Amino acid sequence: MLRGCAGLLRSWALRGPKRGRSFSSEVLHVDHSLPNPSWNEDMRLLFDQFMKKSEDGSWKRLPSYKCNPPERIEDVKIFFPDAKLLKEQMSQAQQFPRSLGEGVGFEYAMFHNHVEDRTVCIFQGGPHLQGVPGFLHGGAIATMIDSALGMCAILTGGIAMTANLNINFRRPIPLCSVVVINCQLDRVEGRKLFVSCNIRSMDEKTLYSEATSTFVKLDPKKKN
Ligand SMILES: CCCCCCCCCC(=O)SCCNC(=O)CCNC(=O)[C@H](O)C(C)(C)COP(=O)(O)OP(=O)(O)OC[C@H]1O[C@@H](n2cnc3c(N)ncnc32)[C@H](O)[C@@H]1OP(=O)(O)O
Repeated sequence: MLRGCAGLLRSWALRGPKRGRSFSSEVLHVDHSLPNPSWNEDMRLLFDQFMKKSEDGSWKRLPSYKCNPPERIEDVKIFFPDAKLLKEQMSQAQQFPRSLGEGVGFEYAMFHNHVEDRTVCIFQGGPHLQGVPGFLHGGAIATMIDSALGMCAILTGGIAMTANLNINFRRPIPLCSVVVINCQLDRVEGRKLFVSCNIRSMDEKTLYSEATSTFVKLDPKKKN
């Protein structure tokens, strides 16, 4: 069962949702990991570089949508049989990092290398993510780290949740700048996936943050 879910999830993460479903097509089919007018020159440059790396198939761009497709919700329900996923609330639910308007919040695109178990996220943090004036809020940085590490873990192990996340904030990240989050699956022990990352400037000279994490694969035999 877990294997099947992992396969479904990987297929969704790598290729996007099946078309032709009765879900709102705007919500399902707008891929937010493609360039939009709010992306600055650096973001576009990095995106083009990774698209080039993707040409030989070693890296894959991960599509990204505001909402989960119905089949994804069903995948997760297996692990939470008692959870009250109310229809009305679920119809309004959005992925947190995609819930802010274009350009003001999290602008990002992720690429995954399946052979190396690496995920790279290029991230432009918009003006509504401010903490200390002129710089990104630590919670916004943590959100993006959790999402990128999560993607790296899930693409390897299937449905997993963050159990532990440790972040060292080394330098403040300027608002509206573009940074690169480099994630790496370090090891797998049973249901535990150990994933780490660093955040660097485009020229790689500045180390902004480092993080280590433990993701735990959900066990369908356990009632959550
Ligand atoms: C579009 C797609 C986007 C994808 C990216 C999204 C990324 C976002 C990910 C998240 O933010 S998830 C939300 C935040 N996380 C949570 O809400 C998780 C809440 N915690 C839980 O639900 C459970 O604690 C958890 C599922 C993580 C583990 O519960 P289990 O009952 O399945 O684990 P169990 O207690 O059996 O422990 C299994 C192993 O994990 C270890 N473990 C459990 N909790 C741990 C912990 N907190 N830290 C370190 N290790 C832990 C535990 O020691 C054990 O190791 P061993 O196998 O060696 O004995």
